[in-house]
Amino acid sequence: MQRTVAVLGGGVSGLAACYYLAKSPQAPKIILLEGSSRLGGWIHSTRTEDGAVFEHGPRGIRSGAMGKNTLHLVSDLGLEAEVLPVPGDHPASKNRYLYVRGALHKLPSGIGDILRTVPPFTRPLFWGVLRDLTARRGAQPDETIHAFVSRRFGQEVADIVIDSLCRGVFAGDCRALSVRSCFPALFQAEQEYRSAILGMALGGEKSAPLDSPLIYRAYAEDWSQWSLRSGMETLPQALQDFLRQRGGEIHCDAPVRRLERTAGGRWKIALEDGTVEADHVVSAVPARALASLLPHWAEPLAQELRQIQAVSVGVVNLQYEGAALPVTGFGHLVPSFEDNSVLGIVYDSVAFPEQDGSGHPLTRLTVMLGGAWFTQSLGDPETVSPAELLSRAQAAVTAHLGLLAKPTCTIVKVQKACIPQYTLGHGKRLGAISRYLEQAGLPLSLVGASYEGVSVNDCISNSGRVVSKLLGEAC
Ligand SMILES: Cc1cc2nc3c(=O)[nH]c(=O)nc-3n(C[C@H](O)[C@H](O)[C@H](O)COP(=O)(O)OP(=O)(O)OC[C@H]3O[C@@H](n4cnc5c(N)ncnc54)[C@H](O)[C@@H]3O)c2cc1C
Ligand SMILES: C=Cc1c2[nH]c(c1C)Cc1[nH]c(c(CCC(=O)O)c1C)Cc1[nH]c(c(C)c1CCC(=O)O)Cc1[nH]c(c(C)c1C=C)C2
Repeated sequence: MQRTVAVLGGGVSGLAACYYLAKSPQAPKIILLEGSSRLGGWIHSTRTEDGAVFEHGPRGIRSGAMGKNTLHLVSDLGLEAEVLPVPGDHPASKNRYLYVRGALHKLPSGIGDILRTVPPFTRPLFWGVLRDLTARRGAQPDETIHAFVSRRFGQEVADIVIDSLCRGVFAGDCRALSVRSCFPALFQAEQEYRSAILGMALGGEKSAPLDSPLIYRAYAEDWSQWSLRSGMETLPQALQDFLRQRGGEIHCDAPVRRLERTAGGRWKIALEDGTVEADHVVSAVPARALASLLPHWAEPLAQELRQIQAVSVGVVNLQYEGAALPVTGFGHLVPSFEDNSVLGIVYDSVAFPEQDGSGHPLTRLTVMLGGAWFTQSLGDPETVSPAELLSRAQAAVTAHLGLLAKPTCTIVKVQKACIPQYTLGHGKRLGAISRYLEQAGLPLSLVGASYEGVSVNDCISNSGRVVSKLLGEAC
């Protein structure tokens, strides 16, 4: 009899798991259970009547070796014509800024910027490079990102560059996040080559085979990132269409309430209005959500899952008449010592002007607020007023970019618990989780941003890896 796999959660991880299951020659029966009324999870785009696109989650997917899987999937779904690339020589690829001590500073890029003292730094970054090349290998099994970078490159690099970078990827605090889990390539580079710079240069990302015209183009044009013309949400929509065509069952508004085992060793999945049985469950819901679904006898597993927490981000989309930014680039980040409530501002119109809509010049910006500092700087994410977030965002745009005009369109979202935090000990937690699953022989696989990478690329490639393992072993 055909086996049944239930996938819990219809964000990009759950949808990608369904895609890989459906592609397999031994495809099982697939049931996707999504708690909300729409698929895509944090991938969420608004398309206005005049053609502008506003992203409330990811807006660009990184190209390069890690992104190869995603481009492959995009080609397979027939979305090539939708891709909006950002080539390597584009200002949005070359220019990123920091807002420090009341001014914007371009992040150093060429060798000249490293040899000279460039603000906001008090001495040439070359000293940091020299320190990394000569420092001893660390002996700790894990370390915070801040401690690792201070030790290898000096405190100024950690306080300004790395503090900002962690806010711009994890919306998190580099003094709490684990280097081993957040930047495994950096951690490995030190272990293998003693120097993080040498290791990244010599070990680096392996160049991927150019096995589709889209991947070939991405390499030839040196894309830094790409988006989709009508917004990133086109991707989950195409995955949903693909799954339907392959006969997968999709249930929205179907929050899973409880997981139990039947006497025959199957899963009994309790929904609000009934139950579903499956031979295997792929969980693509956040770790804490899964913890609340598990049977009482799986408490040791639930305890580990509960420790993987996530932070909230206020995402404020703003549109202005005219094109009046003082600098051109991807956007700017704000280190926590400058203003912990504003994480950074993305200049969406620079990277993707095609999404501005209407014929006349416009500027679209996204201000990101809060993250690990949400409660202390903005209050409870459950009760914070959208008007307060809008006012903070507009004040930041005026102070940082000098825009005084009133925005012509605004959208405010409070994205609650949206980015998981891989804090110190995350790797140990993952070890305990996989040992439990193995020893208990549970037909349960875990995918999603809670575990091994928060980017869309990571989510898709981890779903592919987990599904291959599952089909190879069990289904
Ligand atoms: C503001 C923001 C900006 C980002 N920017 C980028 C970027 O530029 N580039 C990039 O690569 N990544 C970016 N990311 C990260 C990336 O978008 C996410 O990590 C990724 O989309 C997570 O996907 P997921 O499927 O693992 O989880 P989710 O999207 O959280 O999906 C989980 C799904 O499970 C459902 N669910 C929860 N509980 C239940 C239940 N009990 N029963 C059934 N369903 C349930 C939820 O409704 C949800 O649909 C960004 C994220 C955010 C929030
Ligand atoms: C200001 C807050 C945020 C901005 N983007 C995100 C937050 C929290 C979320 C985010 N951004 C990226 C990823 C994926 C990581 C990946 O490995 O692909 C996520 C989850 C991409 C990214 N954004 C910045 C960097 C350095 C990266 C890593 C990949 C890359 O090098 O492109 C910097 C950055 N993010 C934001 C701004 C304003 C900014 C820099 C100017 C917004």
